[in-house]
Formats: sequence, C-alpha cells, structure tokens
Amino acid sequence: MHFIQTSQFEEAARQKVDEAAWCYLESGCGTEQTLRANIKIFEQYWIRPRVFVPMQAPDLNTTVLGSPVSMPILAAPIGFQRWFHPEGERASAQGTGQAQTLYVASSSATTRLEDIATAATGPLWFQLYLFEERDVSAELVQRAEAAGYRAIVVTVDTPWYGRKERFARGNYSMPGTLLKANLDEHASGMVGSQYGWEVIDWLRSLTRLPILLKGVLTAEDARKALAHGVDGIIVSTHGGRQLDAALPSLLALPEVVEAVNGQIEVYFDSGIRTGTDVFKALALGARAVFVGRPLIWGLAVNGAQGVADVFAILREELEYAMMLSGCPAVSCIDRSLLREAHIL
Ligand SMILES: Cc1cc2nc3c(=O)[nH]c(=O)nc-3n(C[C@H](O)[C@H](O)[C@H](O)COP(=O)(O)O)c2cc1C
Ligand SMILES: CCCCCCC(=O)C(=O)O
Repeated sequence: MHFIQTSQFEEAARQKVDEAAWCYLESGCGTEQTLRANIKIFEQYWIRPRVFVPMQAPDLNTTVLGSPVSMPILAAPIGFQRWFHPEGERASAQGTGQAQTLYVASSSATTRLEDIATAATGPLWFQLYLFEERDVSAELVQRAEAAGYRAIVVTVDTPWYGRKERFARGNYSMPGTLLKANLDEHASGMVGSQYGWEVIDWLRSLTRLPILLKGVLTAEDARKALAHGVDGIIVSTHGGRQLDAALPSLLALPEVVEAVNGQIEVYFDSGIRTGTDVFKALALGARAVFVGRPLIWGLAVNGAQGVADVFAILREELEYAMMLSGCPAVSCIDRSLLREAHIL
C-alpha cells in the first residue's frame, strides 16, 4: 500500500493496534482542548508565496546543535514503543536513521538506551525525566553519555503525570509485560514534583552534553532557561497530554523565540501532521520540529520502513511548500512568509 498522507497511516495503524494501546497513543489530557487546538491552530496561519525565485530543488539540509540532518524534521521521544510494534524503539531509530535525521530516545523506552544506540544510524539525543530519586536520573545521563547520545532533553512539563481521562474512562491499563527497560527494578519511576530551577544547575554539573528543556511555553521561562545556561528549548505541550487548556504550542512559539533572541536554538512540537505545518513552525522561528504520533502510526503499520515512509511524506510535502512559495533553503523560511487570519 502506497500512502501519500500521514492520515492514511493513522487509519491503517488503528486497524493494527489493540484498543488500549490506541487509546494511550491518541489521547490527550482532560477535555483534550489543547490536543485539538494544537492541530487546528495551523489552519489559522497562511503562507504568502513569492514568485520568480529561481531554484533547482529546495535544500532541506540543516544542523541541530551542530549535528547535520537531512531535513528540519526530527523524531520526538515516545515511551512504550513495543506496545505498537514488537521491534519498538529499535525499529523507530532505524527508520529515523534511514531518513537521515535525529532520534530522541525516551526515558520510558521499552528498549535499553544502549540497544537503541546500537540499532541507530543517525544522531541521537536522550530524553530525561527528572525522577524523584536523583541517582536514577544521574545514572541515565551517564549511560546516555557513554552510549554516544549527543544531548540531554529534559522534559519539564511533567512534574506530575498528566490526567489522561479518555484512557481512564475506557478502564484501560498498560500490559504488565511492558517494561521500562532503562530503569533499575528498584527505582520507583516517580517523576519529581519538588524541583526548582536549581535542578538544572545540578544536571549541568553532571554532564558536558548540551541540555535542552522540552515543554517551555512562556517568555518568562525561556529567559530563566537562558539564565541557567541551557543550550536549547523545545516549545511543546507534550502533544496535549499534560496540562489541558495550556496554550497550543504554535501560539507559544513566537514569544519564546522573541525572548531567546537567537542566543540558543528553539525547537517545536505538538500537532505536526503535514509538511506545510513544518513550514509554518519554521516561519515562526523554530530551527526544526519534532513529530510524535505520526511516526508511531508508521511504526505500527510497517516497523522501521513505516517510520521512514512517514518521514518521506513530510519531507516531500515540505519540499512542495518550499518550491511553490519561493524558498530555496530552509534558512529562507521566515516570518515574512506567513500571515495570521482566522477565517475557518
Ligand atoms: C504515546 C506517547 C508517549 C509519549 N512519551 C513521551 C516520553 O516518554 N517523554 C516525553 O518527553 N514526551 C513523550 N511524549 C510527547 C512527545 O515527545 C511529543 O511532545 C508529542 O507527541 C508531540 O505531539 P504530536 O504527537 O502531536 O506530534 C509522548 C507522546 C505520546 C503520544
Ligand atoms: C514518568 C512519566 C512517564 C510518562 C511516559 C510517557 C509519556 O510521557 C506520555 O505522555 O505518555
């Protein structure tokens, strides 16, 4: 089956994945206001195309914290991937490598981070939850550094695990056989809710790897992140899975970009489903975007190849958007190419 839109992968994945896993993947938190808004808001931005811009083929190559990637589209950290495909994280890292882009391994992976690194062929970052037991986080950082991961992505929007009401209403639970492969059997796996900004200074003292914060949505916190010496920010609502009614990521992006003022790289996730979504996030100042659920649809449908195919669709759609709007390179995509209008 040759799919040309990520939504076709969604339909096909729904047929393959069991009901509980599907609900876990697709759900957001609370009334799912932010989950819906993350998608809808893209329709409130319109591209202002420029004509007579000579180009052969658009150049999608870029770098992320110095690592070259073939396009500004990256794999977001997603936990429990063996629930969706027996090869889980190994397959998604392979498919991401096939697309020559970056994979972020989750703290809640069902494959050991060392085994993900062995399977991967592209650059890797490691996503860290700040666990109640600091030693657990410290050990993960040291293992990630030893295994060749190039940055630590600290998820900061999860001082508590979000209230997934759809999942709870369905009375679903995760199979006991799904192990968090990276955590020691004695670790509670509870996220720490007592931390303040000084925990970032503690983390800084542990590693020389670049540190990014995932889940910053305000200029105030972006300025604090700068003051604590972080190397990058990912503007994210965790795919609408943490605070319901949090402002959608695309609405938060401009204020974070403005506050950071080019001093560090700003990334984006939540709601990317098409290449024009990627284009719009880049135009609002993101260096690159992370994709979550669509890659898991690809994984569920066809393992590593499915992941690579989803990347290929997004890539081709972005290429078309660039060719038809007069952007020969991703560095040319800027705010002047976008207009906001709520007409739908
Ligand atoms: C099933 C699922 C599991 C996730 N697991 C993690 C995780 O372990 N760590 C993390 O920082 N974010 C996690 N996220 C959030 C993603 O990294 C990302 O922020 C989100 O999926 C982006 O939104 P999108 O799915 O609309 O692309 C998860 C999201 C989903 C859907
Ligand atoms: C310790 C928190 C585990 C959460 C793992 C998965 C996740 O982030 C999600 O959104 O689901």
